[in-house]
Amino acid sequence: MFAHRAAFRSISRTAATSAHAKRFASTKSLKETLQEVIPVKQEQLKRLKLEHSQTVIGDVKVENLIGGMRGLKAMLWEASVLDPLEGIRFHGLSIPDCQKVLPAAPGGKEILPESMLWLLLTGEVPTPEQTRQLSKELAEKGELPEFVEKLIDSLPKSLHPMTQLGMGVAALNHDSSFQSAYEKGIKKSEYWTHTLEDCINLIARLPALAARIYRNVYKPDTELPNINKDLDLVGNYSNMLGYGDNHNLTEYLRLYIALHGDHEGGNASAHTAHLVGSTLSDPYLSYSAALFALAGPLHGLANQEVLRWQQAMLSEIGDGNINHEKIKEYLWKTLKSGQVVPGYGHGVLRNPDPRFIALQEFCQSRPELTESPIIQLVNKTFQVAPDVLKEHGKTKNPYPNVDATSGCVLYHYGLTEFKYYTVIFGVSRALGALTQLVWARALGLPLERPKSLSMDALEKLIKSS
Ligand SMILES: CC(=O)SCCNC(=O)CCNC(=O)[C@H](O)C(C)(C)COP(=O)(O)OP(=O)(O)OC[C@H]1O[C@@H](n2cnc3c(N)ncnc32)[C@H](O)[C@@H]1OP(=O)(O)O
Ligand SMILES: O=C([O-])CC(=O)C(=O)O
Repeated sequence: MFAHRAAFRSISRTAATSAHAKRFASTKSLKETLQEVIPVKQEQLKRLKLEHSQTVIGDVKVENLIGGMRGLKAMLWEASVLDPLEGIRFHGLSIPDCQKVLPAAPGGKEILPESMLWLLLTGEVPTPEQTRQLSKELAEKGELPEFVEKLIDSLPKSLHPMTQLGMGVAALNHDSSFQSAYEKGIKKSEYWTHTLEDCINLIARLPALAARIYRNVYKPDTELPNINKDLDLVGNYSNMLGYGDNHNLTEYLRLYIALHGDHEGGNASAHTAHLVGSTLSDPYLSYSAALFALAGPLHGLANQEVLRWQQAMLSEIGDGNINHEKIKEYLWKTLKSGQVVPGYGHGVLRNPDPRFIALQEFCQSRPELTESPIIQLVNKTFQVAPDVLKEHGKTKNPYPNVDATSGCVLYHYGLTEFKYYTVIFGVSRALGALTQLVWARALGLPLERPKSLSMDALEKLIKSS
């Protein structure tokens, strides 16, 4: 089942010893580390502009213009690059590399999202002490303003949790440091420090916001615990959700949130944050917009859709009758009705998603998960879906993406409210999307404004070329 795993591991071993490997950072704070790294990157950008502004790096074809800009190399994105076969690398480090070098929680094994945030922002692997300091800072800044609590409490329970999250994040811009500094007329060179402050405050507040939404919608009249200043970001999130006593689920959430943090710049949520941020909209508004892109079923909402699809399959086939043949029939039924198979296919990847593999490995390492019917259903579907999708012949990538499995572990551990799952993704994607906002301000990246053409204008251009 994990035929691809060995290949990923061997690629990543090479990378870990290559020029990409990151040194352990010193005792500096996150901001001090950035103060060191930023001038180096600024020089790199200056050099690129000076020496290569006119260097051609690809053609623009009509298919790119019509096909959602697929394949166009048209954005700068510092923290990660996605290879179609090998998957994501964060500053050159693959997922298995990150699992080896990024600090975990005391008593845990999984990557702490704080350490991933540090890597994304600085390109350096933090020490456990630096990670702990960042956890502490986030916990100290994690409380929500009262008016945001009231806003969330006033929303109807029937309003989708992602809508609530986007609204809450937008409202947090009340306290935007960037916005108030901009109004005062700060210099461009100072933009990034205020952006960083907003980004850290937003990441710190996301668990309390997301947990409040969960409690209001699914566990009304239960008490939301206070933030524990000695706990990491996800330790607190899990506690506030009401699952703090489930160590396995908390560890899974750490891995989930670390791995979903960034997927280069072109994905719809990251790109939205970048586009909106390029207008100098503050990080809260930029990330709120990103969340509404994440809330689409072709993107982040697919992890909710996978559960919905699996439940529908189980209720049609019957729990006791699940086998490969029945799953195949259900896959064909889905495809013939013109729907997509959620959790399969990808805009860039052409192999099973290494995030899917990493989450599956988490399952393989725990007996309760290997025996879980819902996890077994993911595995059985993985055994037949690629061949069905190949035979169907439309999708360029017949393999699973991360959404094919991410929600099932949550489901197994009792977090069964799958309309909530994309909110967890939304807590995570902030790591990468907000990192790039800091870099965009530090590098002075401009307003994003590509050229569009009407079909008539396109035909005219084709004739004239
Ligand atoms: C975290 C993430 O965002 S990962 C993605 C999560 N989304 C999903 O899992 C939803 C299911 N998958 C999909 O819809 C697609 O694979 C996407 C949106 C992820 C990628 O879309 P594209 O880059 O356009 O995929 P691709 O070029 O392979 O599409 C070609 C055709 O195959 C179809 N196709 C792609 N994936 C699937 C699928 N899983 N099931 C059925 N058909 C599919 C497309 O709808 C398209 O059909 P069309 O020609 O009739 O328009
Ligand atoms: O890269 C993409 O287009 C979608 C995806 O997997 C992500 O954003 O995590």
